[in-house]
Amino acid sequence: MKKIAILGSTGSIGTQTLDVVRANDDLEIVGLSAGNNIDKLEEQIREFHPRLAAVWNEDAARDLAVRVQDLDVKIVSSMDGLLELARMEEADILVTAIVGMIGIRPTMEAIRAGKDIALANKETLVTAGHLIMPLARKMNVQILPVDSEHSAVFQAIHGEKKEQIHKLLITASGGPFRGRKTAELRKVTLEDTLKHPNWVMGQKITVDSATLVNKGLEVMEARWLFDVDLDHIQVVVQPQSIIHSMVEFEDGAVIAQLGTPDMRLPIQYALCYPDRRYLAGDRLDFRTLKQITFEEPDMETFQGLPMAIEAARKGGSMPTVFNAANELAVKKFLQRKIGFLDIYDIIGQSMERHTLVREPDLDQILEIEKETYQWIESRW
Ligand SMILES: NC(=O)C1=CN([C@@H]2O[C@H](COP(=O)(O)OP(=O)(O)OC[C@H]3O[C@@H](n4cnc5c(N)ncnc54)[C@H](OP(=O)(O)O)[C@@H]3O)[C@@H](O)[C@H]2O)C=CC1
Ligand SMILES: CC(=O)[C@@H](O)[C@H](O)COP(=O)(O)O
Ligand SMILES: [Mn+2]
Repeated sequence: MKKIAILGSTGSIGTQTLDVVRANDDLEIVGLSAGNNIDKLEEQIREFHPRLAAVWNEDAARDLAVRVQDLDVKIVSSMDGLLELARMEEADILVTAIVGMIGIRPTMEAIRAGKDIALANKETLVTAGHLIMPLARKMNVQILPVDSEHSAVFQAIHGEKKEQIHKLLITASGGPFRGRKTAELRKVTLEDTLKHPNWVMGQKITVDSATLVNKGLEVMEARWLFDVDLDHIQVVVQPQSIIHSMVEFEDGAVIAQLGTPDMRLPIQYALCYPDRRYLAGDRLDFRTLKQITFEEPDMETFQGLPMAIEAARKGGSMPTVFNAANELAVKKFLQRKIGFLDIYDIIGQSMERHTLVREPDLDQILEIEKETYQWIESRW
């Protein structure tokens, strides 16, 4: 039995992780967690019988504790609760399906407790990769990628020698506005932005896909996961999201991972690694598959990607500023307080005013996040 705790079990990745658990008899849930959605969490507790459930919102946690008092489950809340879930003795692996850099502390807590990590929460690695990767090596725990592109790379390099990797080719759908120019983006609505061409995902990552911030975060995520420098990571637009990413090796051979856009595959691969299990659902049919096309990303229009690369090249605390500014900007966009292009302005101006800290520790990262938020709030 592999025992699993999920950080963010009520979201898109969290619920698909539970689908994978339902389909595999040797996977067992021992811990679940949510931000606010205790209706869904209660359903999950009644079905999976975890020993521990964490809820961020303290009032919601109290409410949930009353609702499930007939069951043998401990309810905890706030950051202390997430940390308790992260280090829970019964778990072998933590699925980080929470959204945002709030995942940093629980992820580090789990690693310190010797848990493997199935990592979906890219914001954590982007902002604290320099702390997390050495800690994982020290604790001898595995960081198993769940993000589809990184899972594809992970599958493509399986059995290969690291020093023979020449280039990572990270694919991008281009988002719902692929082909449009800046003037046309001025008027796009929230509804337009939330229509991803290929994937059904949480709202924050769906907006990030439209701005190409998601691809920028993924370049930084890839750099930490695979220890490949930025000059050897290339983004390729592959509008059908059939090729999930590719790796070019020293001899010029390119190995790609293809599949339908279904996150259950990378989730299951991470949870059962190195096994491949049967997965029910649609398969690619190459007799009817019309086309797989490629394009260059439009870096002039979709500034999320070049700004992320700039943040990555500056390094130190700049990826934290990039990410924190984006998290708050997306929140404001989802609340209809700002327009689509304001997201770029908020990130760009936040980065411009920031004085770089070279090797920020955890407290400095969290302080820079807070300070970036305060500065943005005072202007937008
Ligand atoms: N969805 C996808 O297909 C993919 C997602 N990812 C990454 O995975 C992560 C999750 O994305 P996704 O599943 O789409 O996001 P969702 O918004 O669908 O889900 C987020 C989850 O995090 C929980 N959560 C949010 N804030 C807190 C908090 N303060 N404390 C505890 N739990 C909290 C939510 O709980 P509640 O619902 O109760 O608020 C929910 O369970 C992101 O980092 C994303 O970039 C990567 C690749 C693909
Ligand atoms: C499913 C997944 O991994 C997402 O990160 C997806 O890649 C988003 O698509 P694009 O950012 O390529 O539009
Ligand atoms: Mn992805």
